[in-house]
Formats: sequence, structure tokens, C-alpha cells
Amino acid sequence: MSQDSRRWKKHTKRTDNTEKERKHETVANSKKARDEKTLLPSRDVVSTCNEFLPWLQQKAGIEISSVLTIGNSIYGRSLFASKFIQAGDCILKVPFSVQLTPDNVLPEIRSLLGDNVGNVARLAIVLLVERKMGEDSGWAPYISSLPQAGELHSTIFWSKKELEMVRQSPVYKETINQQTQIEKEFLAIRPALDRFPQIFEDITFKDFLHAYAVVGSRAWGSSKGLSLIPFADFLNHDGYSEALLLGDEHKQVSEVIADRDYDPGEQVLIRYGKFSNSTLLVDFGFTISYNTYDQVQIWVSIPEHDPLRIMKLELLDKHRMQTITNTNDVDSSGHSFIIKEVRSSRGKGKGIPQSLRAFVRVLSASSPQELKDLEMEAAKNDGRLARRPLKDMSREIQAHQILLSQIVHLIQEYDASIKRLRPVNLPSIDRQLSLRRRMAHDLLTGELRVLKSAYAWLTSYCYTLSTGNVHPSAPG
Ligand SMILES: C[S@@+](CC[C@H](N)C(=O)[O-])C[C@H]1O[C@@H](n2cnc3c(N)ncnc32)[C@H](O)[C@@H]1O
Repeated sequence: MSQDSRRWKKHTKRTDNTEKERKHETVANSKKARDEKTLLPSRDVVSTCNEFLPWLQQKAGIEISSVLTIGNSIYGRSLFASKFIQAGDCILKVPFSVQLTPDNVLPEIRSLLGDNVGNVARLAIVLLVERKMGEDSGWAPYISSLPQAGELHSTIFWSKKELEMVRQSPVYKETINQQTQIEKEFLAIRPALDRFPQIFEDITFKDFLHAYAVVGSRAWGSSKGLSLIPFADFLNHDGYSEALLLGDEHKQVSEVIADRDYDPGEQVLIRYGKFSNSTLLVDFGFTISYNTYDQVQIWVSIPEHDPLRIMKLELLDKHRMQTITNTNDVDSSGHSFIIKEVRSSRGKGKGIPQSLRAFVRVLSASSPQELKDLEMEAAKNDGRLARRPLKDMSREIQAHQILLSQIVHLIQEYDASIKRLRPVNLPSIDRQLSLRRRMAHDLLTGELRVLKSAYAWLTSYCYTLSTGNVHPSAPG
């Protein structure tokens, strides 16, 4: 891929992390994508698709793609190679002029929207206006191609009972927070909508929620804040693909460069971002069965009965490890850490986050002197608190065992939640519930895998400290 990094900007769905991918997984996934080849466009899809690209090209005044066609796959609509594509080829080019952005909100409505109305809500308003215009909309073919009510599976649409399936995961609280946020935004825009009864008279919260989720699952971050990019948004996600949607500010187009060769008929996939299943589920309404970007949020706090609690909190605060108060629970204030899959404890790969290990070292202190020693050590080194193993080996082991016991507890809870989900594919339950159960299963098993890897790392670390030997089950 040859790109001028000064001109090119990666369109983002959310901030990427920088975790490296494993080569064998990339290969396995390329095979999966090749297997998709069998899912060629069905006839009804072909007729809609035959009209869509010519319509968009006419609107844009340029050719958007000569190598892709729209078809159907197990992921819904998708783009397929219509000719042989070589790695490095530009496979589509969508001009900014045929993208929908928050700037498309009618000026008379825009002037009534406050700063508290974000870009997703603004784009949702654009979709509602265009949908209301029906065939008179200049975007009618695009609007009618978007998913209908009932076709989206983001957790914000899950019933209370369905959400119970993922209560164990941070997705549960994230979903509730997002639902609250969308309700707030709807209340904030309602007065503006009420000024245009001819357009919005019959718009309900449900309509807004649907439009909001359509934007959330299809729009890309761009220089306009957010952009819906017709045609490119038929591309499905493959976490191992190196192909990204890029924006060229100079040429005013969004482009995709093929990351590998494709035979005619193969489904072309890109990577939306290095997203965990929790992000994919909340924002896009799908999961993948083995997601290397999975992660778990660990919530740790200093017990109320700890006589050194105030001193510890002050020390953490002073070293920028601030306590978070969880507004959803009365009794939860603490510190939150993200754990990703932990690889070997013997040098290679990522271990437990240093900040979490520092926290448990502070947590394990049993005298004011130990806390003072930690503070002095930080001042003598790079200023960061408790980043080195504690000098007292038994205290270092104890600190990590505190974390280990919390992880063991979480593993038991995840195990129990997963057991309650089984079997995931009961023929007697409806398709939607079966699909959502499978997603809940993917989510929980991915998070459990991360927890188990952290457990293995910690067990091995404590064993090595206490015996001086490498743990027998440690990878070689
Ligand atoms: C940008 S759209 C892609 C086009 C979409 N398939 C359609 O029918 O319009 C994103 C949506 O496609 C689906 N999707 C994309 N990649 C997927 C994947 N790897 N597995 C399952 N669903 C996927 C999800 O429904 C997601 O919200």
C-alpha cells in the first residue's frame, strides 16, 4: 500500500488500540474470507444492487468502483469482487460530496440544536428527514438500503431479559449508560423537532433510537466529525484484515486499498478497527467467535474497613490514579483497569497492566511506613508509584494474590453465566433470541478467556516468586 501519510487520514469507528496481530490468525482468517466466496449475490439483492451503484456514480459524477458488486453474505449485504483484485489496488473511491455528515442537517434545524447534541444525533436527524421525504429525497436509494427496525442487534435493542444474559460483562452497564444518553439527546432535540411538525410530527423515540443505531453501526469518524459513506458501508468487518477505509482530504474522497488478492466472487472485508466483542456488540450489534481484541474491565477498590484507606487513596490520587465513583451503584467507588489477553509470564507478550499491579501493591500495604517507602521509591525513580516489585517478596506475592482471588471469583461468575446460556442454538427459541444468545456466548467466553490468561500469568508469577522455579504449566 503506498499512501502519503500527510494527506491520508484513517476513517475511524472508534480509537484503535495498538495490539499486534498474530500471523497465523491472519492466515486462518484469509481462509475464512475465501470460504465466503460461495455466498454469491441472491437475485433480489442483485436487482437492488444493479441500480444502487449507477445511481451513486451518477450523483458523484465519477466512477466509484469497477471491481466490486453488492451481494448477500452471512453478515447481511456485502461487497464482492467482480473481477480479479490485486493487493494494493484501489477498490473503491467515494467522493465526500456523496457522503452524509452532520452538516447536512437543515440550517433552520441546526440553528436550534444546542452543543449538547452530538454528531451521531445530528446525523440521525438527517436520516429521519430524508426518510420522511420518501421518493422525493435525493438520497432515496441510499435511505431505503439502510437496515429496517428489527434488523439491528446492538444491545440497546435487547429486552431486559436478554440483557440479563450479559449482566456479568461491562457491556451491561455500558448499554444502560448508552440508552440513558440517547434518551437525554432525544429530549434535547425534541424542542427543535417540535418546531417542524410537518416533518417530525409522528417521529417517536423508537424512530430516533433506530436512526441513532444505524448511524452508530455504519458511520465513520471523519474531518466532518462523522460521515455516512454510501457503498463503502456495505463492507463488512474482519478484525484481521489490513484494509481500512481512508479519507484523502486533498482529493476529497474516501478510498479502500486491497490488502490482498481477491478472486472474482470473493467477499471483500475490511477492518473497522481493533475492536473487542464488547465494542462490536454495543456499537455494531454483532460479535465474532474468537476475537483477539477481547478485553475485561477489572474493578478494584480499597475496602472501607482498611485502616489505611484514606492514606492509600490520597497516595493514589497524588500519583494520578484517580478513584472513579460509579453513578449506577451506590456502593461502588474504586479503580477500573482493562486487561487484555495475557500471554507468557516469561518475558514475551503482554502481562497484567503495570498500573493494576501498582494498585495492588499499594492495596497490600499494612503500615504507613510501607506507603511512605513506596512514595519515596517513586520520587527516586520516574515518579510512577509502585512500578517495581516490592522488596519484601512475601508482600509482593500477597499483593498479586489479592488480584488472583478477585480473578478467580470473576472466572467462577463468568463460568456460571455461560452455563446458564447453554444450549445456545435451541431450535425451539426464535431466531432473534438464538442470535442474541450466541452473541452473549461469544462475548462472555471471550472475556472469560482473557480472565483465564490473567489467572495463568498470576499463578505462574506467584509460584516463581515463592519457589524460585518456573511454574510447570508455564509456556516454554
Ligand atoms: C457497515 S454495515 C456493513 C453492511 C451490512 N452487512 C448491510 O447489510 O448493510 C455494518 C453491519 O454489518 C454487519 N456486519 C459487519 N461485519 C460483520 C461480521 N464480521 N459479522 C457479523 N455481522 C457483520 C453488522 O450487522 C454491522 O452492524
